[in-house]
Amino acid sequence: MYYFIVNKVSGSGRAYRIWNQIEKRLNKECIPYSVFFTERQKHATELVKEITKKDNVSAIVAIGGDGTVHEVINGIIGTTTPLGIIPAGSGNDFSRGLGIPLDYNLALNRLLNGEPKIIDIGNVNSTYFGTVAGIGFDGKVADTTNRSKHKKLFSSVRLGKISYIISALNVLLRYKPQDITLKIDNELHHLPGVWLVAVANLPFYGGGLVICPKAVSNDGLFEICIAQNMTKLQFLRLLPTVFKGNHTHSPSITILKGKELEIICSDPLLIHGDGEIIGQTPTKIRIEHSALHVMS
Ligand SMILES: Nc1ncnc2c1ncn2[C@@H]1O[C@H](COP(=O)(O)OP(=O)(O)OP(=O)(O)O)[C@@H](O)[C@H]1O
Repeated sequence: MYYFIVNKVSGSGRAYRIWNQIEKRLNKECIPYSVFFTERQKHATELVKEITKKDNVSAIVAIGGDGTVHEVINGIIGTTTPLGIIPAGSGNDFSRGLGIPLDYNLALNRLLNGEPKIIDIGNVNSTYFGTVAGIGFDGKVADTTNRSKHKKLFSSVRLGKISYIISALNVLLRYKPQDITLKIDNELHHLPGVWLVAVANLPFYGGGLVICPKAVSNDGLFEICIAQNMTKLQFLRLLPTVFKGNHTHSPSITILKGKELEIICSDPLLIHGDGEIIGQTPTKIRIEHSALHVMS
């Protein structure tokens, strides 16, 4: 039995429209399923925790964006129940990173005919993320995007990436880089003037920005991108290069790999995981190797 978790508000209603099409196909092809609709934030996590107690669960399938997938991951983690995804949000970076088709029919084919793959998952104080955790500028941009009205507008016309860019420009006007201390696998890095630290299990965030091009989901390591020592103008000029992952050639960008990080900063900095705010510094982030089964 396939269990579907549908977030009707994802992608400004696109998830619900996609579900109606998926349901028709499931009925036509006589595939047994059950469906739940989320009613509030974090409801998906509660639903998934109940479903994983049942027998004969073929997969729990999130129909929504990265926020919905994030909540499903936080309920399914610690079990061997496979996660399925029909991407229907504005960003869909988890699907993009795993090569799950963004077309819902192709994604359903992959779900029904594919094999489960085991991937790593990031852990920030017992909240799990699948794509990227961003600290500093990124945390502020995620917070601003999620509160904005323009996110709804752009995701309804499938241009979710634009809303992240508008938020990034807004945050840029006021943001002050910070001196931080980063401990990566017991090695200390004292970093002045840090704009952002992105800790990636998969390459993409912000609707297709290639922040950590060489992040691999099953190598037991994060790829970490640190942006520092730049004026606002230099940072602004670097931003478009992230679309293709070319920012990594800049002398202001450091790319590292590691399993465990500790981030210390005099002012608390917001942290997002999969685009959802999940805490602030100081914090520890660690990779959980081979922790999630995904149909992809
Ligand atoms: N019934 C509901 N009403 C309002 N919000 C909900 C409801 N159900 C879930 N949510 C919340 O909706 C938020 C956004 O969902 P999601 O991220 O899937 O869509 P999106 O923002 O369009 O896509 P993306 O994250 O890929 O940009 C999540 O934080 C989730 O907690």
